[in-house]
Amino acid sequence: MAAPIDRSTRRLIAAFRYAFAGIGHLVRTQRNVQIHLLIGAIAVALGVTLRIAHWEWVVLTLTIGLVLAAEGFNTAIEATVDLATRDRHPLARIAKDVAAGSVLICALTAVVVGVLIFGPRLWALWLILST
Ligand SMILES: Nc1ncnc2c1ncn2[C@@H]1O[C@H](COP(=O)(O)OP(=O)(O)OP(=O)(O)O)[C@@H](O)[C@H]1O
Repeated sequence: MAAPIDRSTRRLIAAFRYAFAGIGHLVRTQRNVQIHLLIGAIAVALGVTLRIAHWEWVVLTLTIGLVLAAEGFNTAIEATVDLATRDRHPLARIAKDVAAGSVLICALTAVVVGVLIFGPRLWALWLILST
């Protein structure tokens, strides 16, 4: 007979279930997250095709995770603000604008990383194909 699962293990499993439910909500409801996932998938496909180096995979993985996590925090902040007030309030505006600005910083960082990793290779490929 299998050993019963203790209380703390059950709590841990529940915590993972809630976290995955949060990720599911993000992916289902946030268009930007769907776009970031698509761009991330294209970057991974490019990385495989262009055989990027191990350290470049590390940077790419961190960058994709950073952007998706930033979208998650942004969505959580928006929901929290909307829960706190439906009225227009300068602090609500600051919270939402700063959260959105933080996502933009992460997305721009991802663009720079993408250009640094893929730019030279794509440029070299373009030169070969255009001659
Ligand atoms: N309660 C509020 N008080 C003041 N300004 C607000 C408030 N709610 C939203 N805003 C302003 O409107 C902008 C858009 O807010 P909104 O809640 O529509 O988010 P969003 O960026 O459209 O995200 P999403 O489309 O994911 O809901 C905010 O960045 C902020 O400038």
